[in-house]
Amino acid sequence: MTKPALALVAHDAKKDSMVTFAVTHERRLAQFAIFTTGTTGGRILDACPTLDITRLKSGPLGGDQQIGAMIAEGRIGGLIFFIDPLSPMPHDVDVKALTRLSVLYDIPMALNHSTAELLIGQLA
Ligand SMILES: O=C(CO)COP(=O)(O)O
Repeated sequence: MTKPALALVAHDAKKDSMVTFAVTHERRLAQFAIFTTGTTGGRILDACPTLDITRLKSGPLGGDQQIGAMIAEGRIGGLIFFIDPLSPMPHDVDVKALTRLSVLYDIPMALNHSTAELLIGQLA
């Protein structure tokens, strides 16, 4: 049986928080085919090497766009994206596009840690 697909993304200031989330929910996350942006996936894999993680490009190099395209194709069932609301980003438009597509295609989306805690219990 194919596993449902879940996207995990975190901005630099939120990567420690994402690693904590992944370690805490490692058993739940093992039920998913996980797609991440490049650096986020590397950090999660360092902490949870057995998870099924496909790393796409780094966010500023198009990784958010790749995940957005997968959402548009119906290939991603949920997005957990720990956004840094305090730092300017060169790829801010990509971040906006990704969250817009998640709304457009009505996939479950968590943009901070506390919402992700609620969501993972429902998705897994
Ligand atoms: O910038 C990002 C999301 O917008 C995340 O990209 P990285 O995981 O490659 O740092």
